[in-house]
Amino acid sequence: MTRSGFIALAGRPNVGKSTLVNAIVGRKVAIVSDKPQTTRRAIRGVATGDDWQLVLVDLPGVQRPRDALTERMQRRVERELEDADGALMVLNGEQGAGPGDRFIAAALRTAKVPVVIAVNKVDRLDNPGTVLALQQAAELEIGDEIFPVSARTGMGMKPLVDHLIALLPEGPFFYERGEGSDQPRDVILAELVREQVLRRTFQEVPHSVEVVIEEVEWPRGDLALVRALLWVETDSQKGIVIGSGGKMIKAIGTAARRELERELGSRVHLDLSVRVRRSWRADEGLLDRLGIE
Ligand SMILES: Nc1nc2c(ncn2[C@@H]2O[C@H](COP(=O)(O)OP(=O)(O)OP(=O)(O)O)[C@@H](O)[C@H]2O)c(=O)[nH]1
Repeated sequence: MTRSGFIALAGRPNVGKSTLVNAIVGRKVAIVSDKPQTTRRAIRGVATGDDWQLVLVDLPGVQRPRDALTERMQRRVERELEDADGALMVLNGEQGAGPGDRFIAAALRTAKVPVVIAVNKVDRLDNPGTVLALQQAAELEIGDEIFPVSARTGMGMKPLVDHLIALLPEGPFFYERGEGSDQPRDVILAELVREQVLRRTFQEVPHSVEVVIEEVEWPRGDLALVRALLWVETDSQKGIVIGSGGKMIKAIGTAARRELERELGSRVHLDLSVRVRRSWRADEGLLDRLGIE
């Protein structure tokens, strides 16, 4: 059984989030979406092991505190965290925990998912300095675990990554791994498809859909065959996404194909299938329907 899931990354600018993601992913991955408003989560990187896949996403809204923590901001953080399996707050160990960090910690305090703190840049600290930084991190009073790390040297990274993997639920990989797969490209293609689903569905459906690009083949230079999987969480969501007589999935497919053609600069044949990924959320829905508390 594989584990896969999302870890939301929080931390002030310059604490070393990008360096840390690169250390986890093992190579430079920077996925930049030019359509932030349609991208629910800005993906920083995808790390895949033998039987696990960790998707690191940005937790927006709290990176640059300007004024007080508004209720709106707080709600946004909570909503984002609903989609994650854990949160990772990164601190700059050299600087300890300042007002900006306390602001972020306050936003994370009500998180229903596990919060982990990484105290970064400990390569710059001696032992007493590291102890002090860890103490300051503990005083933020969030987080079930605190890890001293150096994203630059790799020090302390293994225990952190092992801990994050343990937070992930069992489930299929979201992103393809392996030879020939061009992860950044596939992630962008998946986002383009997902965007078309978001445009056409309502209520809980948009939040429950994940898109995975399974395969991109080029039978001819001017034609790409793209196989995409839409994961939903319940059979009823599957019904909605397919629509009566397949109307909805057809509309999604046609619009997505146009977007993919623009992105790849060629004609595209898009093969879309819908599958149900049963998650704890779906199970809760089932329990609700059965009237079990
Ligand atoms: N000494 C040391 N420097 C580090 C470490 N991790 C990151 N840095 C440096 O800290 C600076 C900021 O790192 P980034 O990874 O760009 O920080 P970030 O948090 O992603 O910044 P934003 O993307 O602006 O939020 C860079 O100069 C890194 O080289 C570390 O473990 N040790």
